[in-house]
Amino acid sequence: MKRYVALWLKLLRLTWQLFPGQTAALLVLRLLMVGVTAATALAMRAVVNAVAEGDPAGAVRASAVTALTLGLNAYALGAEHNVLFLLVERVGLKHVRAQIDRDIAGLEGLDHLERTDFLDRVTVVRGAAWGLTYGMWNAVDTIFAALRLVVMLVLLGVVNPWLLLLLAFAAAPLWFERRGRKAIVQAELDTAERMRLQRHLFELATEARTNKEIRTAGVGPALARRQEQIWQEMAEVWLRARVRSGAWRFAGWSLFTLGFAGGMGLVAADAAGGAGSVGDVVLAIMVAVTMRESVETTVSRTATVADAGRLIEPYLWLQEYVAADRGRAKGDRAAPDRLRDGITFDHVSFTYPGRDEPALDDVSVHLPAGTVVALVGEYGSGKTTLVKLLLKFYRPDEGTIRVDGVDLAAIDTEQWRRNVSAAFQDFGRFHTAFAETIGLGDLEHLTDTQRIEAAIRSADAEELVRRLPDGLDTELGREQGGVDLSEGQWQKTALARASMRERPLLFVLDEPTASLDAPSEHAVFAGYMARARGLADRAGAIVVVVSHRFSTVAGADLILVLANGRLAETGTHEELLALDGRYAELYNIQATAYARA
Ligand SMILES: Nc1ncnc2c1ncn2[C@@H]1O[C@H](COP(=O)(O)OP(=O)(O)OP(=O)(O)O)[C@@H](O)[C@H]1O
Repeated sequence: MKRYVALWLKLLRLTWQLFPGQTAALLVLRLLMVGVTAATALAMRAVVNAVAEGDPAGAVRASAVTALTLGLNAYALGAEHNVLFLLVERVGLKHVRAQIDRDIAGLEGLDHLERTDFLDRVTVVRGAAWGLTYGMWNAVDTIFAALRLVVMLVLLGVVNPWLLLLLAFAAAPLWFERRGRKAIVQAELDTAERMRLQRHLFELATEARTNKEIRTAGVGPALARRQEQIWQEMAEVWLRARVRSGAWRFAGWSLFTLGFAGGMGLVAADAAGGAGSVGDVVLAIMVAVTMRESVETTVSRTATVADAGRLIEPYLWLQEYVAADRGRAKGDRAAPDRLRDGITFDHVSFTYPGRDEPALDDVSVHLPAGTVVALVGEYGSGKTTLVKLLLKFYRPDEGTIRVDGVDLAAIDTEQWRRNVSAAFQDFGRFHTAFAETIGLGDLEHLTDTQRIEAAIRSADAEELVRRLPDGLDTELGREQGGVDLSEGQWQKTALARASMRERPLLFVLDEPTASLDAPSEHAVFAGYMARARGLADRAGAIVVVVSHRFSTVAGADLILVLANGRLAETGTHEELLALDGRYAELYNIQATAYARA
C-alpha cells in the first residue's frame, strides 16, 4: 500500500505542477461539497424548527439557505465532474501515457517483448495511463468521502452523543464489502488461465493468418465448442463468487440499516419526550440518508482503489524494470568509424531467461571485416540468437563479443545501432506512406527520395513500386484506408528499409527472403552480394546472412554451421564440402531435393 500511496502522491504532484489552477479548483470543489452537504442538513433542521415554533420569517430565511446549498451542491457536482475528466485526460493521456511510451522505447533489450509474462504486463501498462490517473483521483475522493462521513457523524453527535456509536455501523459495510471483493478477486485469479486460453482460441478463430488453416482442417466448430465450454466453466466460478460476495454485502448493509434504525428510534424518542426538536429528527434522517450515500461512495471508491492494483502493479514493475535497465551500463565508447579487424566471439554463451538449455553454447569465432558471413543450421539452432547478441538485444551470459578488440558491451548501444542495418524474418509492417515506410530505416534521411529510391533498387523492389497506385506516396495498410501488400511485398519493403543506411558497419539479413519466390530470392541475393562488396570498401562492413537455403549462401566468405547452439563447423562452401561433415550432409540433402523438384 505504501508504494501505491507514493505513486498517487507522485501523480498528484505531477498534476499540480502541470495544471495548478485546475487541481486547486478540483480540491476546493470537493471540500465545498462536504461543507454544502452538512449545511443543507442544518438548514433543513432550521426550516422545520422555525415552522414548529411558528416563526414564518425564520422558516423563509432557512428555506432560502436550503435552496442555496442544494443549488450549490448541484453546481459543484457538475463542475467537479468536468474538471476531473479534463484533468485525467490531459495528465493521463498526454503525460503519463507519453512517459510510458518513452520508457518502453528506451529499453535496451527485447525481454519485455519476448517473455510472455513480461509482455502481459507491458500490454496492461500500455493501456493504463488513463486508469492510473483516474485511480489517483479516486484515492483522493476516498479521503473526501471519509471526511464527509466524519462531518455527518459530528452532526449526529450534536443531536445525541450516543449516535456517535453509529460510526461502528457505518464501518460494517466497508469491512464486509472487502470480504466480498476477495471472493471476486479470487475467482478472477482462478479463471485467469482459462481466460487467456479463451482469448487465444478467439484469436485463432478470427485472425486471417490462422483462419486459412482452421477452415481447411475444418476445426472451426471444435474450437467454438471448446470456447463455449471454457466460458461455461468460467461463468460457474464467477457466479459462485458473485453469490458469496453478494451475501457479504447483504450482511454489511443489514448491520448498517439495523444500527441506523436504532439511532433514528433514539432521536424520535428524544423529540417525543421533549428532549429534542422535530428539526433534530429531520436532521438525523437527512444525515442518515447522506451517510448511506457517503458509505456507499467510500465503499465503491475503496473497491476501485483496491482494483487499481491491477494497473499499478504492472506499472510499478515497469518502473523498476526501466530503472534497472537504466542502471545497467550501456557503454560509453564510440562505435568505430570503420571496421578494421572485425567482430570476435570469445566463448560466448547465452540462455534465454526461463529456459534451461542454452541458445548459444560456448561460441568462439572471428568474423573478419569486409566479409559476407552466412549462418546456417536447423530450426532452433541459435542463428537468430547470435544476431540478437550482435545487435545488443541481449547480452551474453558468458564470454565476450569484441568489435575491433573493444567489448561490444562497452560501446554505446544507441551509437552501435545507428551503425548497423538489419532485416528480419519477422519483419515490420509499418502502415504509412510507402516512401516513409522505407525512409524509417534511417530517420535522418526519412524524406530523402534519392536514398529511398536507391534502397528500393537494392531490394529489387522497383517493380513493386511501379504497381502501387500512387507510387512512393501510396498509403499502406487497409485499416488506414491504404493498400495491403502480400507477404513477399512486405518483405521487400523491409529489405529496402534495411538498405537505407549507406555506411553500416554491420548489415544483417536474417532470413530476409523467406517470403519471396525463387527468382526474386536469387535476384535479391545477387544484389546484396554486390552491395556487400561496396559496404566492405566503404566501412569494412560485415554482412551477416541467415538462411535455411544453402544454395543462397554458397558464395559467402565464411559459413558458420550451428547445431544446438554450438558452432559445429566453419569455413567456405568448398572447405565445408571437402570436410564432408554436417554442412555437406545438409547441403547435399537440399541439393537432391531441389534437383528432384
Ligand atoms: N525469446 C525467446 N525466449 C526463450 N527461448 C527462445 C527465444 N527465442 C529463441 N528461443 C530458443 O532459443 C533456441 C535458439 O533459437 P533461435 O531463434 O536463435 O534459432 P534459429 O536457429 O534462428 O531458428 P529458426 O531457424 O527457426 O529461426 C531455440 O531453442 C528457441 O526455442
